[in-house]
Amino acid sequence: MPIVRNLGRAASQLLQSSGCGCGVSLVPVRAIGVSPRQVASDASFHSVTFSESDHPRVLITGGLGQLGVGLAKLLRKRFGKNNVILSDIRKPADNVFYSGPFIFADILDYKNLREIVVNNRITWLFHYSALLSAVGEANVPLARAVNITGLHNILDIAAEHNLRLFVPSTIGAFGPTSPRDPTPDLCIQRPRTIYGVSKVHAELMGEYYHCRYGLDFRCLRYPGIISADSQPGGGTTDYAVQIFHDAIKTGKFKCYLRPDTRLPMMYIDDCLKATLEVMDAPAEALTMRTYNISAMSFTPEELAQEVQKYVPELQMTYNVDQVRQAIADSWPMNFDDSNARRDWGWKHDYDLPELVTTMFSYLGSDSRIAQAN
Ligand SMILES: NC(=O)C1=CN([C@@H]2O[C@H](COP(=O)(O)OP(=O)(O)OC[C@H]3O[C@@H](n4cnc5c(N)ncnc54)[C@H](O)[C@@H]3O)[C@@H](O)[C@H]2O)C=CC1
Ligand SMILES: CC(=O)[C@H](N)C(=O)O
Repeated sequence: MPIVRNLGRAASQLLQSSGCGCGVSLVPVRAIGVSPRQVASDASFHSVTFSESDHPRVLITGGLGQLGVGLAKLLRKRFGKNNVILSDIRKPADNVFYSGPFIFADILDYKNLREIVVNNRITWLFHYSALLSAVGEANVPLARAVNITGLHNILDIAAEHNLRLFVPSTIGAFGPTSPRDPTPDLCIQRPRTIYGVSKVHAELMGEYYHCRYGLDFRCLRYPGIISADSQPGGGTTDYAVQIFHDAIKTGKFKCYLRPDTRLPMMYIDDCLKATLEVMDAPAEALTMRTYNISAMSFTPEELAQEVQKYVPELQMTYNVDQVRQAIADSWPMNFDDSNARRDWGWKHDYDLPELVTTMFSYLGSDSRIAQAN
């Protein structure tokens, strides 16, 4: 009994010893080839080289997907080309390769990741590698490895090297038992996809490492992201990108979701702006470490009506894919992002009409595009 009581006292001291209700004391370090061990958080090998007056040295993982190249462009404008390293396991296109530093980085290779962080004196890490909702369901073992094991590698390296770490979460981190209209930051999260499960895991692990080891973990739950110059990587919201390309090329679009399926969406510039803003925010402003962000919410039918202002002859048909429909039916319809707006001043720039105008102006004028507006 005394042992149990002492353990209980030690645990409660630990849980009460910092502002977030947890004790910041130890950093997990994996010695290469040895099982994980723990050392004091002020151990001398910590590479805390980033002072507030310096630019951060940035690594982006999974950078060749829909969002990474745009993020690199934004960060390079701000911090300088050579301070932002893009990485992935795929071969970059010429324009990406010649636009700034690119390296191979497999997030499942812990030793290689650690070398990259050390050799390049990385201070900020944006962890974009993931398998998205639809491709995740098609290959659960790979999604589990990339989204969960990969995240563990990133968390340990970030904690060990005192990095500021951004990990995106998603509307997919909610499920059928979550309130869907609107969905607040804190509510039931029981997603039914491996993607969603892995993202809830990422949110909780990041917050745990923040409380337990002092890791500067920051996380935004992105809505479906819409971009003109990059293709989505196999999600449920991809239709809202493809419709623009098909409308311009063929004047026809076959949608795999029902016309009334409402989902939160966002233009890529807003998404990247929010990402940089939350990374820039002073730690004292953040009352949470995982925030919803929102801009608009629409159905395929509503998007088609807006697109038809530019391509009036667009023929929209529906061929429902049961897997993606079931996923969409379990996701939020509207996102409550009032905490992000209050804590760090989040404000979106693009609503639905603005988004559609911008997409068409990027994708170029075509003989099909009427001057209807
Ligand atoms: N695009 C969207 O609508 C949304 C994206 N997000 C999140 O934002 C992040 C970026 O998303 P996207 O760019 O759209 O994803 P994406 O699927 O387009 O790109 C993911 C990248 O990860 C890379 N990758 C896969 N396995 C890897 C490995 N073992 N090591 C290193 N890289 C690996 C892929 O090669 C790919 O380039 C993801 O974490 C995603 O969950 C969240 C919500 C919405
Ligand atoms: C919303 C997301 O996370 C992604 N676009 C997907 O549909 O899987």
